[in-house]
Amino acid sequence: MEVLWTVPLLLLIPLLMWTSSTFVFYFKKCFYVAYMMCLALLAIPLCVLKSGGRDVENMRIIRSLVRHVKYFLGLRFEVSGWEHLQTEGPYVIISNHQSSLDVLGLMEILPDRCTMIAKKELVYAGTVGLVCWLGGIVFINRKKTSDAKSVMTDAAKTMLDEQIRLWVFPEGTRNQRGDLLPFKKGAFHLAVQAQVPVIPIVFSSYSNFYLRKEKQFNSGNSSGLCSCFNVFLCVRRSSHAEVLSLLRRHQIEDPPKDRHEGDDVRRHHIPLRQILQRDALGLLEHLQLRNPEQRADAALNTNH
Ligand SMILES: CCCCCCCCCCCCCC(=O)SCCNC(=O)CCNC(=O)[C@H](O)C(C)(C)COP(=O)(O)OP(=O)(O)OC[C@H]1O[C@@H](n2cnc3c(N)ncnc32)[C@H](O)[C@@H]1OP(=O)(O)O
Ligand SMILES: CCCCCCCC/C=C\CCCCCCCC(=O)OC[C@@H](O)COP(=O)(O)O
Repeated sequence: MEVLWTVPLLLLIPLLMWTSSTFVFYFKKCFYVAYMMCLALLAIPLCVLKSGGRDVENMRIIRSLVRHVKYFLGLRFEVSGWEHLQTEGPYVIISNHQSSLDVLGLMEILPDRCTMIAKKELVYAGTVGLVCWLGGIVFINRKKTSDAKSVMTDAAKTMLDEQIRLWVFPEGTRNQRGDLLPFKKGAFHLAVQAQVPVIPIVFSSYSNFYLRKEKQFNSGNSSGLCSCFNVFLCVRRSSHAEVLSLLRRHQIEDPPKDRHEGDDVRRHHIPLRQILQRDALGLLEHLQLRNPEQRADAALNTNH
């Protein structure tokens, strides 16, 4: 009896996938969330067995479990500038943030001993939340600046004590407008307090395959020739002029020296501007790429 309604229902899904792009959007999003929840369920015992609890080393397990998810969603990542991530010791990564899909690109290139700064609400996201906690993600309360600042100051110390790298989304929220929101300043304070490099990473624009507002999540280009979309992930080194222009645009200045006097995190003070010039800061909006020609140009520009 049950077969009678199960069969048409199963046929309905491909039919809707074929006819309704809104259905495809919700189907893929639900699949993504549900599948990540399942992967997280698998990751939990593995992390506990490996490290006995919360530990940045668990990110290796999470990274290897998540890396194949892109195939289900028709996404591929082209990476340029890997070599900039080979920098020794701790550093701060900053990148643009378009969607929760960024997690896939992030896991594609996540260096060892690197974890993230995330909003505290994520810890309540079921099995995914627990895995984030086990992976050493630093949770901040965006509504309470003073708390968030002190958590980040502690993180600066932990970075040095435990040789950890931190990935921060300085826009502080998802943004798919094709530009960058004004940066929050925590990532830069972190770098100055820990006296570590800042490495910028750019995700090219998702707008040719994923539009949250329009409920579009395609898996083939308009000519139908391609069954997947490439996201271009670019790790940058850049010129002095680019650094200055980015800092000015986001009105980021060095924190006054006395703000950190007596801070045992740092023994000497290298100002932010110098950290950035020394260790590469890309002009992120310049690289919010839309088409393959621009991608090719950018790849050429980043190779010097
Ligand atoms: C299998 C399953 C796998 C699952 C895997 C899951 C992976 C998950 C991946 C997760 C991905 C999750 C992704 C996500 O969840 S993204 C959302 C969470 N991320 C962020 O919010 C980014 C980090 N936020 C910040 O950096 C903000 O600056 C904070 C929150 C700290 C304050 O924000 P606020 O809104 O208040 O603005 P403001 O930046 O203008 O700062 C205000 C003032 O405070 C000063 N100030 C700031 N910071 C510091 C400091 N540290 N020491 C001393 N001072 C500091 C600053 O100079 C300024 O003062 P002044 O200069 O104007 O005088
Ligand atoms: C209280 C709910 C918190 C969100 C729960 C979503 C559950 C998602 C489950 C599986 C999805 C796979 C991994 C998701 C990682 C999500 C990271 C993310 O994108 O969080 C959003 C945050 O960057 C900015 O938040 P807002 O744009 O300010 O909003």
